[in-house]
Amino acid sequence: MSRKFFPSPDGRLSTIPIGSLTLENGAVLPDVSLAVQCWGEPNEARDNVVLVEHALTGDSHVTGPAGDGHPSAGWWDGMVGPGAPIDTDEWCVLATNVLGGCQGSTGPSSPAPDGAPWGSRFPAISIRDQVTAEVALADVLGIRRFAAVLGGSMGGMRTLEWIIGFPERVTAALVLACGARATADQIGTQTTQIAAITIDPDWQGGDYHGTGRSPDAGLGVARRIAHQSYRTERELDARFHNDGQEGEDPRAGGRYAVDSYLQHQASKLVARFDAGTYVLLTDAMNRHDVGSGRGGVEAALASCTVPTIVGGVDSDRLYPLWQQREIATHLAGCEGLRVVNSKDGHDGFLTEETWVTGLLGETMALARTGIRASKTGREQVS
Ligand SMILES: CC(=O)SCCNC(=O)CCNC(=O)[C@H](O)C(C)(C)COP(=O)(O)OP(=O)(O)OC[C@H]1O[C@@H](n2cnc3c(N)ncnc32)[C@H](O)[C@@H]1OP(=O)(O)O
Ligand SMILES: N[C@@H](CCO)C(=O)O
Repeated sequence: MSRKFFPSPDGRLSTIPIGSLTLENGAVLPDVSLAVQCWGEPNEARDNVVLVEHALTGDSHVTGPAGDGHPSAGWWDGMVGPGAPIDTDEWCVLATNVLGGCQGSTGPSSPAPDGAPWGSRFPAISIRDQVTAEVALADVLGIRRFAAVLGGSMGGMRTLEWIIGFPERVTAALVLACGARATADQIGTQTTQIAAITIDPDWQGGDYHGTGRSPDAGLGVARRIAHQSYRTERELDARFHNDGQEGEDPRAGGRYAVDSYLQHQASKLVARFDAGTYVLLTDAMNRHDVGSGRGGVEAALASCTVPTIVGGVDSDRLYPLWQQREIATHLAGCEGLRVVNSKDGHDGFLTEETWVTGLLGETMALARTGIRASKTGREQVS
């Protein structure tokens, strides 16, 4: 096998050109690049590569501290590395910043071929388009088949599109905290978040990049709505009751503690994330439907035999457990539904470390078995 270029194994950020992409809606996106990070070495056959898919506001920084170009610490910090649940002594972990993202991949804030930011000219994309971009990346890197594809929330949606659209290229998978298609409730909250951004006068039709004004207020409100849906009623009330923020009295114009908490989450996102990307990716999640063009959700899931673990959080009010049950019931390759009892709601796929560690272990065992079986099969044929 020719030794194609591969990103450095130490987690350093690289940007990889993947050429032009034809999107589901027929639009052609020229000169696309994806930002990637990699931990561990690919083997000669490049069949030990694990693709880790981030959620809406995540990026390629799966593990490691903040700094050195990374606005936050890794979103699954400690899950990847030597001796970690995805052990880089055995596996080579690759993570992208999604197509349309704002942490190094081509997206609304990056320059179009004319040198000006894409802004409103960036075409609408789907979760399937995000995967098309990752398939092109795999081709560039000489990866015929991933040992595993793993992800939660929007990352789980991408994982589902990988195993249904490209089953021959994935040995095992882990799908967490997502559904097979967007529900009315998800589209309702997500379109409201989009409206909060696009109604901000600083949005300027999406062409605010480089103007010195950006829709920070709108993005902050969108994040507040979203963050509340990521947590649970029980947890928020246990933490904040109807208390005032320390030193403030809500009856005298001060803030409630929960208001202050949501403001804090909003400010943190505004400091690290592009509003145009938020709108684009949120719209992509609204379009998510693995059954589209495949005879419906059940038929699409039934067509997929990739060995897969499905995980859900019992208190997830955004991607409720019935959606993971639906996936587990109909996905032909499902090896089991794993449910965690958590106070954290949707964010449980980030916070429930023991549960996630167990699921990663199960998935990597499936990958190991699949790789061994395919090698034995090849030996028997030759
Ligand atoms: C999936 C991805 O890839 S996304 C990338 C990483 N994820 C994110 O950034 C998502 C946004 N954050 C989250 O969803 C959550 O914070 C998680 C999941 C990362 C962590 O959850 P938890 O550990 O439960 O943190 P929690 O939600 O309680 O937030 C703690 C923060 O709120 C702050 N806070 C708590 N109470 C208050 C209050 N009354 N007023 C103001 N701030 C408050 C804390 O000081 C802390 O601030 P810090 O994060 O700047 O240190
Ligand atoms: N906290 C996650 C939740 C979305 O799944 C994020 O910000 O991406």
